[in-house]
Amino acid sequence: MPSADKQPQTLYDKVFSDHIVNQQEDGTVLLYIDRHLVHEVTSPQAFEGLKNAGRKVRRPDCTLATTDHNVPTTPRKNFKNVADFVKEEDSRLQCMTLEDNVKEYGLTYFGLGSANQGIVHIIGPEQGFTLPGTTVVCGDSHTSTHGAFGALAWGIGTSEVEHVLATQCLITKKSKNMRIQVDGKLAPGVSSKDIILHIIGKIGTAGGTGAVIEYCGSAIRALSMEARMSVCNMSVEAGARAGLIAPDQITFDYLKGRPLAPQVDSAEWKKAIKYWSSLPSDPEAKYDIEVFIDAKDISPTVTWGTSPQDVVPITGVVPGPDDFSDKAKKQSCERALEYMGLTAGTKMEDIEVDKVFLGSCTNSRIEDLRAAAKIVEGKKVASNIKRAMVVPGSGNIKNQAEKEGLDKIFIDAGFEWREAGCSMCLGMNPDILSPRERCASTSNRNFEGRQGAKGRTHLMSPVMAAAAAVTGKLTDVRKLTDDATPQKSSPKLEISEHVDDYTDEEDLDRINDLPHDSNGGTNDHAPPAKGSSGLPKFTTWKGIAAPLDRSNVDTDAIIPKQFLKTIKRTGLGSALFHPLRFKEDGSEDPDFVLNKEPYRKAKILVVTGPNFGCGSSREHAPWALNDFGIRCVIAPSYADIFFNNTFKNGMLPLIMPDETALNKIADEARAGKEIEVDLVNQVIKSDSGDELAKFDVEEFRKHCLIEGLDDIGLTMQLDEKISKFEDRRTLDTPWLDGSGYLAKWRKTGKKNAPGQPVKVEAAPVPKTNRGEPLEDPTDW
Ligand SMILES: CC(C)[C@H](C(=O)O)[C@@H](O)C(=O)O
Ligand code: SF4
Repeated sequence: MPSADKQPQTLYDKVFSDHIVNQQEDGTVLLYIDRHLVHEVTSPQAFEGLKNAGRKVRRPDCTLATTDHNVPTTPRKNFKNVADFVKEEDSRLQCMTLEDNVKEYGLTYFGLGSANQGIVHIIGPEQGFTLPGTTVVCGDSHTSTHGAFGALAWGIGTSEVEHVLATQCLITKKSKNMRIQVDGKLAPGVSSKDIILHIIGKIGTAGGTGAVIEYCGSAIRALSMEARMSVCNMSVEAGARAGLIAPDQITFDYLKGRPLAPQVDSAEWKKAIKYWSSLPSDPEAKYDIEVFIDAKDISPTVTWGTSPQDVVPITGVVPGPDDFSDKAKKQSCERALEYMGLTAGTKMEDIEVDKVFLGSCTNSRIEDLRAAAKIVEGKKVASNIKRAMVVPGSGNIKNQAEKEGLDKIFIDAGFEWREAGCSMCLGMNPDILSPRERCASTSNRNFEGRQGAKGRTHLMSPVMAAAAAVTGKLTDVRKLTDDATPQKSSPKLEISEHVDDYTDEEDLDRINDLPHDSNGGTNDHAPPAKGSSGLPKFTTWKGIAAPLDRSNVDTDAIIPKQFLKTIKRTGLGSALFHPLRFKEDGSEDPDFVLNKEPYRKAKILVVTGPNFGCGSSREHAPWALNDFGIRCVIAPSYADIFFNNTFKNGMLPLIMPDETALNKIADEARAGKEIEVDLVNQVIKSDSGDELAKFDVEEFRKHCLIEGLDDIGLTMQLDEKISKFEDRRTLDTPWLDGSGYLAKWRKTGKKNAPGQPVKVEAAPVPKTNRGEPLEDPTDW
């Protein structure tokens, strides 16, 4: 899809503009989504919404589901079904709900019985579902991982999951272009995880807010695909909407032979390579923000605090409040030191750990396991380590590692060798830290309570975690080996041909009977909605405002993992800010604002620190606020996904960058007075009617809030345009249609057909989905 725009373009500009279905004057865009990944935690409420509205999944062939967050990582030799295997009731319900939904809507699904199951961000690339130049979304913040392929990939909330299921599109706006160039050669012992931790340490967790980051430079180009995925994965920890890397020969070689990528050397493959090769940024392209990093400045890097930006080289010491000039940062440092049980000035290498976790969507790929095994080989886990676990990212990775004997190396050393899943990265299953346990972890988040209530996480690379396991403390891996550079992936991972047998003949017949069109895998398009409905209108909102003097409040703090197991949107108010509101014994913390009068009845939250709602894409965060009674948050800035999710629930996240105005509002809140937010006139007033501040809000979002519009209904009114876009897509990038296993079944009429890409011939004359010739194929 060559762009008509002659201006030099970035990779992001190209992928974005190639997916525009419709554009409004204010820049609001309807963007087509090529790939939708689904997991059990963020989808139940989306499917429920779909069902309630009588809508269908528009593109089952572009949707891939798996179960990963809740699943046990214990042996699956005797696995028969989820109902018997998943012991925790609420986890079981979530997994079974996903299975019911994939059956109901005929989606491709990798369940616990399949070697193809794994962490959603591992399996997309592994299967060749993630391809260069595509738009990829998932109800999960680490969707940024897929950007390693030159795909525009970002995390969305549950309302947007429903929107994509129903329309295969999203309403969005263009972000800023940010370039991070890393030049030079990485020193031995330094890996891609160190690159990204170093970057986040430099730009901060809000450094990429409002931007899409393109990583480039010779150090990035030299990375394998696995290593590039680790970098892009943590773009969200840098606050960015997405992170991407231009596709090149390394990308193409990785994709060769993947089941859902075009077949190598076919006409489609050649066409795809031509398109993919056109994607790298034009040499003259302009970026809004540029950052340069010299690879030689990067050491093995570890976190000391409770934010991914709290990093130091392993050779450094724990910082103290005096190392920061800013008052808020001094306070955060004090709090982090207390939480982490650390004293300023302690050498990082003197910190003993209790547990080691080698896994997560950042670092559980075959290359990570190979590199860690090299460090561990012939050694034993130190006697002070209570538990060291390896959790491969997918069944295929586990099988491959076993073929190479890596499991034996880990087991002989004293590691547990587990089945695939998210596991101790967030502990939605039984793999958690006990209070005050310290963990060397290859995951991506070190928030308070992330791996278990009061647990302490230090983030690091796989080789560094392996080194910590064998010495019992944080250790500079370079002391254990001269060569801790990750190997380039070889041999290539073998992918299982197993397709989950979740449908019985009747289901298959029902799915096969669904009308589908020339796009080779599309459900009957639901008729455009007559009107849109659903959300309570937001015009003015008045009430008690609770002040919260904190920065970087993450969504794990707003609503922690144990409450994500619900399949409903309601009932979360009592768990809002759980870790802050309740003490370890379950009693209320009298010092927390929402436990004080009059704030128990707060309807507005006034946050004085920046970057509210960072971290996960869980829409449970706005649901919990809403359920508590808070429909408006006022803060200097927000993390992107939280900001978006809040609007989707008829709530107003109001940006107040002016410190003086914000303090004026916070003072009213501290005095326990009511304030009024008037969205129509864009003004905040005191209880006595005085104007406290004016505020800005995007026109389209304001319109939707005031009218209480459900934007799925709005998008469905553009059905004709979406269909035209799809027809065009079939012509230009035919490899994106019908590449699901399900479509293969439709073609062959067989169950359990091996997962081969399905070739859908492009129609010679462009036609609409209804078979009418396109009058002007360029008019869309
Ligand atoms: C459960 C999901 C919404 C969440 C995310 O979006 O990141 C999870 O994967 C996490 O890492 O916290
Ligand atoms: S960050 Fe952790 S919990 Fe989230 S998707 Fe990745 S592995 Fe799973």
